[in-house]
Amino acid sequence: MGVSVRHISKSYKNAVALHDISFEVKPGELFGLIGPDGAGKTTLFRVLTTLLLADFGEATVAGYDVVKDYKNIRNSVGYMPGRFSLYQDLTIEENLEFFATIFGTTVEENYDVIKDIYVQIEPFKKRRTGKLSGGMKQKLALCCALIHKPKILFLDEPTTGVDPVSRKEFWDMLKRLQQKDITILVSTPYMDEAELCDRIAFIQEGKILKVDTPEAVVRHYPKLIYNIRANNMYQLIACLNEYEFNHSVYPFGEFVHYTDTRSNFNPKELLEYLKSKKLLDIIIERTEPTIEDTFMELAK
Ligand SMILES: Nc1ncnc2c1ncn2[C@@H]1O[C@H](COP(=O)(O)OP(=O)(O)OP(=O)(O)O)[C@@H](O)[C@H]1O
Repeated sequence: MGVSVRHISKSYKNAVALHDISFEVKPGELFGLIGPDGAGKTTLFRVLTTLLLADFGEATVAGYDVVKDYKNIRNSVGYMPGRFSLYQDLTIEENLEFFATIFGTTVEENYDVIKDIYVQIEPFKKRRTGKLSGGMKQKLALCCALIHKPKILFLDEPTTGVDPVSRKEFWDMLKRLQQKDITILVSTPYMDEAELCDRIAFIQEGKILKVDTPEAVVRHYPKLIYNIRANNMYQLIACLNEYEFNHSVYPFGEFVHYTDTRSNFNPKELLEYLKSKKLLDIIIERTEPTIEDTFMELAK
């Protein structure tokens, strides 16, 4: 009961949102779609949840075709859209009952699916949704997306704008849902969340750049990366960009990440170059690639 996407393309009037996208999600997987704003994540989720028709290509969700079997898909999937989906004037309890009713079920019938999450917001069940914190809204939206016991769950940027502690809790919840045999597709612009997925697809400008496990993505990084720091980081970046052998240069936390075009790169040469540019307190040290480095390399 996975997802299969074959050569899907979709354009709006002025923009190609998806360009020949193909990938598979295996049953029971926690699959991450990782990419910046405007990459096409929402458009893809809308195609897969049958809210939008693709221009070309085919896709199946839980074995159903997104065009021919759209009614079956709507009953089999849960969708938590990025922009807020709940009714702000209804209470927690009323929102949940509303979503249960439109799927022809009751909160009691499927309570086991949402219990772990719902108990965390239940003390506030009489509170209007508009008055809840971001983390609480997110938990309620997840409960509403799960209340009809879907086989596949689509979560579009569920942690955007949520504090780090709530983000961590949210990912713990997803891991527990996965154990209930729910296949999960989650999109995020946060590279650190990619590590928590079984497999990830990088998406940029409507194209899939790579699909693999987070470990393999990092293992296949083709270059040696250096952390570089100096007294003036702005000047440092400008000098590195001017350096004739630079392959990539970008800020990364308190450092700049640098890769060189040469296979026999000697950091001492770069050190001398940076000193000649009057930079002080220069540190150049090897570091291990991260998922973000891989994305930067593929997106180049
Ligand atoms: N209804 C629309 N009409 C015209 N262009 C659109 C429409 N929806 C999205 N686009 C464009 O299609 C491209 C992909 O947008 P999409 O929302 O799918 O990306 P995204 O990765 O979900 O990003 P975001 O997080 O910003 O929503 C963007 O260039 C966007 O401007």
